[in-house]
Amino acid sequence: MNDMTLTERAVSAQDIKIAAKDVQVFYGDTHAIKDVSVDILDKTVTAFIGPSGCGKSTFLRTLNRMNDTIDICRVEGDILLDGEDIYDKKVDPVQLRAKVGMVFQKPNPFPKSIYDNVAYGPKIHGLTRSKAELDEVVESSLKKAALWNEVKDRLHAPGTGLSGGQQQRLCIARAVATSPEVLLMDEPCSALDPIATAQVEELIDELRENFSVVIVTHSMQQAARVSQRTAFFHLGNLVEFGETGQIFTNPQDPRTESYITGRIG
Ligand SMILES: Nc1ncnc2c1ncn2[C@@H]1O[C@H](COP(=O)(O)OP(=O)(O)OP(=O)(O)O)[C@@H](O)[C@H]1O
Repeated sequence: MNDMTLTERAVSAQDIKIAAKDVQVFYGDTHAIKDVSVDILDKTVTAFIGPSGCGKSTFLRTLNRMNDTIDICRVEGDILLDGEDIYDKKVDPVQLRAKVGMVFQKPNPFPKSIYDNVAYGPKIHGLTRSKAELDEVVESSLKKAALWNEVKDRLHAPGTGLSGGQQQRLCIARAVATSPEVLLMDEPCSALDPIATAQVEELIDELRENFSVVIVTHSMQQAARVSQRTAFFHLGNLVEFGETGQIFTNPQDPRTESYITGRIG
């Protein structure tokens, strides 16, 4: 073993943001996620791919306890954020979701102004002490979401009046406003046209400088463009997980190969 390998190992061990171990998810009697273990690295985009119904969204939702909102859903196993069990009774799911933010498939701005959409999270979590500070958070979040220039002159107009792509970037601004450490994105571009998709993809690449990003996508091209690591799910199992380039060019499992070559899914 050479020194380089040791250094690389030390760095990657240190950079694990979320460690999921032996995770099972059930909806009543349906076993939707079967014994999945993955490490989500910090400042990295991780893509979850796989055929429809394989459990990508279900697994994504375990990472910030969004599944808690589904009565029949039961999660087993360990999910550690910076080494802390997010399912521990002490953990407040609302606080957790400020740290592990989420952007959904369909842009879902609140029926409020552009400003209030972004200010909402910092306000309820008491993250700012004055109006001036809140203004700064709103501006910097809209800048991070690459939306500021388009909306700076109409911050008090309704968020729902923006185009679909702008609304999705507003939802990203809303998610980043609470300074999350992880951003979960569930098919964030599926309702967007190619131009808005390209903008959001560029944004994901920029967000990686500050956050760990996990994205569920049906588009293998998108996974290849935006992610550094890819997990392939099939029938509730994690079949293969590794460097995106390797998964797409040299998959180790025949099921991964069939999926990426279009034979299943
Ligand atoms: N709220 C729910 N209640 C009951 N079963 C559910 C629920 N949500 C998902 N499931 C089931 O869990 C399994 C995994 O679904 P999930 O939506 O996680 O898959 P997916 O890979 O994200 O699919 P898609 O790509 O179509 O969005 C499926 O069998 C689905 O029917």
